[in-house]
Amino acid sequence: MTSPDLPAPASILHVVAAALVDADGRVLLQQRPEGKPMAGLWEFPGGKIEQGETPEAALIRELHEELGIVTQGSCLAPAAFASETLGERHLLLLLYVCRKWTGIAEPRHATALRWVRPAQMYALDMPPADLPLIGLLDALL
Ligand SMILES: Nc1nc2c([nH]c(=O)n2[C@@H]2O[C@H](COP(=O)(O)OP(=O)(O)OP(=O)(O)O)[C@@H](O)[C@H]2O)c(=O)[nH]1
Repeated sequence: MTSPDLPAPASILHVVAAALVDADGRVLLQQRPEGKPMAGLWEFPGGKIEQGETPEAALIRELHEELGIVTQGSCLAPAAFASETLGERHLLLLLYVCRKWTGIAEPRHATALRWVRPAQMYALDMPPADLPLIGLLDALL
């Protein structure tokens, strides 16, 4: 049976991302570089889960590749998710809160980094999938 509320399933893009929280309660955002879809928007560091990876292993890998920081599974607290159409596909984004890592984050892939409070995110251009996450983070942190 079909329903207007249940469209044909799209292929799911599984993405993990982190709200890295500093001692002042600020969260790290990175700016997507030129040449990529949604260039210039501010997003949580992270990326696609690769074949055979757990979400936590994918996030640990992405944080190291993108920012040069090292964390571990026990420092990743599942916090929220986003579910959003993304072109022909459907994005499922798992957001973790992380308060403990080693190293100083540097923008290895991003154009820039910014530490912001959740309430400040409303004024930034972020991907549509991230917008419901702002209020959730604001309530959580
Ligand atoms: N990391 C991250 N990705 C997000 C967020 N919000 C959001 O819609 N996305 C989308 O989730 C996907 C993340 O995968 P990605 O970072 O590996 O993709 P990419 O296009 O940057 O790089 P790539 O395809 O060259 O690996 C992208 O389509 C990105 O636009 C977010 O807050 N953080």
